[in-house]
Amino acid sequence: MATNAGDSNDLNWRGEFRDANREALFRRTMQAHDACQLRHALVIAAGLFLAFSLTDFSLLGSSPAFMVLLGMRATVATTLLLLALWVWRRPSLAQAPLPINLVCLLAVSGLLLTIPFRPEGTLTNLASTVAASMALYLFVPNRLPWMLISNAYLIGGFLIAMVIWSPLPGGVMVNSLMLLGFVNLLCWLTVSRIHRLQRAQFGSLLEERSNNRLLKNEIEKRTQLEQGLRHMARTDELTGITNRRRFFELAEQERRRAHRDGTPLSLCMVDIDYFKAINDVHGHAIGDLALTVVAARCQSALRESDIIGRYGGEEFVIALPLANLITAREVAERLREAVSLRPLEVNGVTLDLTVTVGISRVDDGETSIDPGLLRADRALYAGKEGGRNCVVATPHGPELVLLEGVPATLTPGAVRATASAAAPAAVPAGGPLPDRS
Ligand SMILES: Nc1nc2c(ncn2[C@@H]2O[C@H](COP(=O)(O)OP(=O)(O)OP(=O)(O)O)[C@@H](O)[C@H]2O)c(=O)[nH]1
Repeated sequence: MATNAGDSNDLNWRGEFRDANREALFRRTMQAHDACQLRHALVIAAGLFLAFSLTDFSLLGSSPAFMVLLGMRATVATTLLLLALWVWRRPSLAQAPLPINLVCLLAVSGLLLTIPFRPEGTLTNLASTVAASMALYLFVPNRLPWMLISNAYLIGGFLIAMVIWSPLPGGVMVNSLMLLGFVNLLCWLTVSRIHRLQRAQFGSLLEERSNNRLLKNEIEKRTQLEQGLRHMARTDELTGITNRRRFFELAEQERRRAHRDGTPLSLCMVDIDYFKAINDVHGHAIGDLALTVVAARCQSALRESDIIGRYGGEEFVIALPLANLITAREVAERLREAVSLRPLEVNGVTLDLTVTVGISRVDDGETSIDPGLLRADRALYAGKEGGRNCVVATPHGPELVLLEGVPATLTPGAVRATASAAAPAAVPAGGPLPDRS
C-alpha cells in the first residue's frame, strides 16, 4: 500500500522524495516528459542565441568583435542542437547531470561573453541574464542544486563582467542585483512548488494503482470464493459428483430439450449391493471410500453428456440424453461391469463391489422426471428382489415389460436385461443379507 507520497514530510528541501527508490521510480516515470521538455528548450535556446546575431550586427557591424560573437553563438547553438539530437536518441540523458550542466555552463559562458563585446548594451545584457536565469530554472529539467549552481555562476559572472567591462552607477547596480535576486527567489519557489506538485500527483497515482491492485485481488478472491461456493452447492462433498439438487436441475433441462427435439431421455437408478454390510463390518470410513470408488467407476462408464448425481445414501441417479431403453441398457450394463470388474483393496481388506441398476425412459407427455425416476426405482427394486448385480428396465406404467429387440430373461414382473446370478460378491463372509423393504 502506497503512503501519501506527496506529503511534505516525504519530501526534502529540494522537493524530491526522501525515499531514494521512490525518487528513482518517479524520475524513471518522468523520463520521456523530461526528454521532450529538454529537447524543446535546447532548440529554442539555440534559435535565440543565433537570432541575437542580428542585434550584434546592428551594434558592432561586420567588425572582428561581431565575428568573434558570431563564432561563439554558432558554437553554442550547435552544441545545444547536438545535445537535443542526443537526447532525442537517448531520452535517459535528459536526467544525466553531466551533459546538461556542461552545456548550460557553455551557454551561460557564451552569454557572459557578450558583455565585454557589447558593453554599452546594459539593458539588453540585464534582460538576457534575467531571461537566461528563468530558463535555467523553468525549462531545463535539472535538479534544484544544479539549478542554483548554474544560476550562481550566471549572476556571479554577470556581476564580474559588468564591474570590469561595463561599470554602472552604484544605485543601478544595486537595482540590477535586487532584480536578479528577486527573479531567482521567485523561480526557486516556483520550481520547488512544481516539484512538490508533480510528486504529490505521482504519489496519488501510485496510491490509486495500489488500490486498483488491491481491488483486483479482492475481486479475484471473491470470484474464486463464489466459484467455490457454487461448486460446493452443486457437488456432493464425499464423491465429488453432482449432488441431488443440481442433478434435478440438469436432468429437467435435458427433459425439456428432449421434449422440444423429440429425442429420447432415459434414467438409471444405481444402488450399491449390500452396502450396509460393508459399513457394519469394515466401518464407515471404508464405506465412504467404497461409495467414492463406485461413483468414480460409474462416471468412467458414462459419456460426458450423461449426468450422474448422488441421489442419497448409497444410491446414484443418472440421466442419459439421446438414449432410448436399448442404449440405456447397454450403458447400464457397461457401468455395472465397470463397478464389479476388479475388487477394491484397502487396508488389507478386499471388497467385491457390485451394483444393481434400474432403468426407465422419460415419457413424451411427462412434465417432470419424477415418474421416470419412480419407474427406474421400481425396476431397481425388482433387480434387488431378483438377486442384485443386474440391470432391470421398465419402460412404462406400473408393470415392468420386456425391452423391444433386446434378448432378455423374463423374470416375474421384470425384465432382467442382464444379471449376474452369482452370489452377491460384496457381502463379506458371514455378513448380513440386506433388506430393501
Ligand atoms: N459410509 C456411508 N454409509 C452410508 C452413507 N449414506 C448411507 N449410508 C449407509 O448405507 C446403508 C444402506 O443400507 P441399505 O439401504 O440397507 O442397503 P444395502 O445394505 O446396500 O442393501 P441392498 O441395497 O438391498 O443391497 C445404510 O447403512 C446407511 O447408513 C454414507 O454417506 N457413507
